[in-house]
Amino acid sequence: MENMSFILYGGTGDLAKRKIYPALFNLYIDHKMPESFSIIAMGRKEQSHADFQQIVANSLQTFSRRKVNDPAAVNGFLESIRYCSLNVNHPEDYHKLRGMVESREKELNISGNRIFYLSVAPEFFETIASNLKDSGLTATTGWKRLIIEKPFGRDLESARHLNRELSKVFDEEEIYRIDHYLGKPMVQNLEILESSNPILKALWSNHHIANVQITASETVGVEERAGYYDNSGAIRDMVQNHMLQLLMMISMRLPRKSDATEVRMKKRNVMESLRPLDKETIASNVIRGQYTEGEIQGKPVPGYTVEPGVPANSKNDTFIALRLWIDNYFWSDVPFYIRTGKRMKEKSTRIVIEFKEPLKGQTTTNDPNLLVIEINPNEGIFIQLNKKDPMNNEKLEPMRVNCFSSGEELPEAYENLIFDAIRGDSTFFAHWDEVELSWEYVQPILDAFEQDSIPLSYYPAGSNGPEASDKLVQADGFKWWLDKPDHAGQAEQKEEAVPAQV
Ligand SMILES: NC(=O)C1=CN([C@@H]2O[C@H](COP(=O)(O)OP(=O)(O)OC[C@H]3O[C@@H](n4cnc5c(N)ncnc54)[C@H](OP(=O)(O)O)[C@@H]3O)[C@@H](O)[C@H]2O)C=CC1
Ligand SMILES: O=C1O[C@H](COP(=O)(O)O)[C@@H](O)[C@H](O)[C@H]1O
Repeated sequence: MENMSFILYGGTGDLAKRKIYPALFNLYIDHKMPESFSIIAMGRKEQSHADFQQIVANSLQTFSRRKVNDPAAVNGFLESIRYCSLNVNHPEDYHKLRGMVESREKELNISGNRIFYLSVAPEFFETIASNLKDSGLTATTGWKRLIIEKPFGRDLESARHLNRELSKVFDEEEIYRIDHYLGKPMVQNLEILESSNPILKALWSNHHIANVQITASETVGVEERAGYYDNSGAIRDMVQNHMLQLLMMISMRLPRKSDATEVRMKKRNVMESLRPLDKETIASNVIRGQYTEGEIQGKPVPGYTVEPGVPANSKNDTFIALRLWIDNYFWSDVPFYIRTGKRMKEKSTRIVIEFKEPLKGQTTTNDPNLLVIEINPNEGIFIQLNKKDPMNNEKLEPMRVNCFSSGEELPEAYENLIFDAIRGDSTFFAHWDEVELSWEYVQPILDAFEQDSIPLSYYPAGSNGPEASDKLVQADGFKWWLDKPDHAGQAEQKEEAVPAQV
């Protein structure tokens, strides 16, 4: 792996402390960092390198996946970090930064390879990119890469504008747009699951699949993020990016080669085949929900509009259910359902693939075969089959074959993604084509919400979302799988240890 400088805007922020430093540290102790590397972190206030290294040490203690019990490893990692006070709006600060970057590169024999990581509010993205160019920081002798956090725009137009601005400084192949769902180990496994298992590969099309359900439910509410969330809603926060990425990953045709070019082309094909929504079809395919007061794990919680910072008359969506159609040869007539929401019954990200009855019109089983891919917080798969009920041979009963991993030793999404960016592998980052097509798809929904032209359905906190979401699926003769509290008898459900924001 080539040596490099890792230059972090927003180095004093929440994401850096909770995710980025722990990820870099875990890569370091797993020997997945380059031989020689320099980390330069930025924030506005003046502070010494030593004081800042102590802040990073604390963040590792709290958030590292691996135990932080080897002082030599911790010190070795901290020694690579320098702090630079910088205001992103002050061009002269970039010259100071450049001096520090170059002096560390000289000291550590780094040949000008630079990753610029923008972990700051999105309104700074353009300013930083243009200042990077003007200060000469991007005119380096090595390679340069830009890692950029979500959100990438707030609608189609702003996303296009942002992309145009970034393209003045970085080529598309230098831009690594983070979607942390693409870093989750089970999501990175989806392609292999199909390609390396003939029993699944043979069934992977509309001949055998009745419907596909993608759920990302959370028990947390809006937390302290009302300012952001009330202007975004679940549609921008989850659907435009994470949910559509999961849809692409599960439905793309197998690439000939598993590399960034091929995978991204297959994903783009999915988005190009998505049946667009318009004013007429939105009402029958999109459910917009908002939580009211209820109970989460036995504790009463307030409704959305009385959460701190949320306007009492907010009509913001904290839940979305969506029926989508992929109009291509393989998936025509298979409904894909997406569902995501806050303050739901369980924390769970999963994909359920429901198979068709073996003989059309002849019901031979009580329950259909299911392939369930658990992404978070449990990671694994189970297959639901049917067998005879030993107490009553006339009857069939479902049986589940499980395979779950312990999770503890699996790398975090941010570890996978940062490792890939350092290696220059952009397979699991969102290409501009995907981002643009995703915005194109959701734009009519954003417009409908703006015009308040579709109803807002309420659901009590701690439920599985509004009734309208059940009806959406029932209208096609299906139901949401695994909504009952007893479904997970097979796999112990872990509670959310830390309120997850990422
Ligand atoms: N936190 C999370 O879980 C997630 C965050 N993100 C995205 O990551 C990015 C960062 O989020 P998060 O860490 O939560 O934000 P925080 O508000 O915690 O941190 C913001 C960072 O930006 C810096 N900053 C603010 N203004 C300036 C300025 N004028 N000049 C230089 N630095 C400045 C702050 O430094 P200082 O105040 O020290 O100057 C701080 O380091 C955002 O784009 C967010 O959307 C995405 C997914 C999840
Ligand atoms: O990006 C986001 O994702 C989290 C959910 O992530 P997960 O990894 O815990 O499933 C969500 O809470 C947050 O609102 C959103 O910004």
